Amino acid sequence: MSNILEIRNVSKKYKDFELKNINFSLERGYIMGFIGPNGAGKTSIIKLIMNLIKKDSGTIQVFGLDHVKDEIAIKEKIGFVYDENYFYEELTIQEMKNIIKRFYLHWDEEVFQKFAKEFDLPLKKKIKNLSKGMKMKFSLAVALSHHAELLIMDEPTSGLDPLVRRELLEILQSLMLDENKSIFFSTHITSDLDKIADFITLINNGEIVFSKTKDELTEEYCIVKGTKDKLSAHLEEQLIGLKVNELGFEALSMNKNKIKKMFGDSVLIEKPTIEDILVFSIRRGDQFVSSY
Ligand SMILES: Nc1ncnc2c1ncn2[C@@H]1O[C@H](COP(=O)(O)OP(=O)(O)OP(=O)(O)O)[C@@H](O)[C@H]1O
Repeated sequence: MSNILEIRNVSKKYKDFELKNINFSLERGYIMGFIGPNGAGKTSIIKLIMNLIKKDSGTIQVFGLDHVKDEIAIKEKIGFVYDENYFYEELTIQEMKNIIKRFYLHWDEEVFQKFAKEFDLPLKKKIKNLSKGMKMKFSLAVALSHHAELLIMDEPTSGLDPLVRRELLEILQSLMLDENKSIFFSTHITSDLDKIADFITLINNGEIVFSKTKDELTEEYCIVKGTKDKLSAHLEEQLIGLKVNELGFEALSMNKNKIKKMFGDSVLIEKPTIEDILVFSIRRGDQFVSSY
């Protein structure tokens, strides 16, 4: 088992925000979706990995190498898609691509042209005149054109129409046929994760809530629903993000089997979506205390 990305005890403090003791890792050959609400710290972690900002403490290893000391060697093997535009606005796609390709030893022009065609990239158009989706597609074509072993993407599907989004997910999936490749990407679109992610890492307020396989999540977690009279201190101990209204209660539990054993048919147990897990988990902090 080899970790292609390993983040250990990483902290970073801004004036009003802190990434606290971040730990997670990604094995070679897998896709990890990185989720969390706005402002949770996703882009900051991606920037830390890419050495675009400095960490205060901890270690980050990519391909087993230090992300600062071995930055050049690492970046040769990373395809990076970032949500802010880092291209020169006045250049055309063609001109920009010709600049970027010089940075990569393993640039593959044939692959770039294939994606340019697939994505309908207007090669002669200036970057400043491209739509958001078109810029994203250009970024992706670049990231996919130098035989990167690890793709790191900050919200790659945002701004893409459903057709192109599906096309991108299919491309990512087909890349994974090569067992040497891995993908780490942040997203707000949890349905993308249902389709392609092997691992899901949730961050909230600068802290990792969990980093697990998608199968672990869907096997361990469940949605529990019931009438208010079924709520007890005993049950509430097992619940996350409890919501109570006139009709009854609804919450997430991390312990499906225990809930089944303890409460049997007296409550309704349902399979959660990734979105349910995200929404209920981040509601944990302001858990509603019922008045049963
Ligand atoms: N350079 C900076 N100086 C001070 N604070 C910053 C800086 N960059 C980011 N932050 C703060 O760090 C927090 C996390 O921001 P970040 O962009 O990492 O979140 P995110 O999870 O990517 O959010 P979103 O989903 O909205 O893109 C925010 O409160 C943001 O204001």
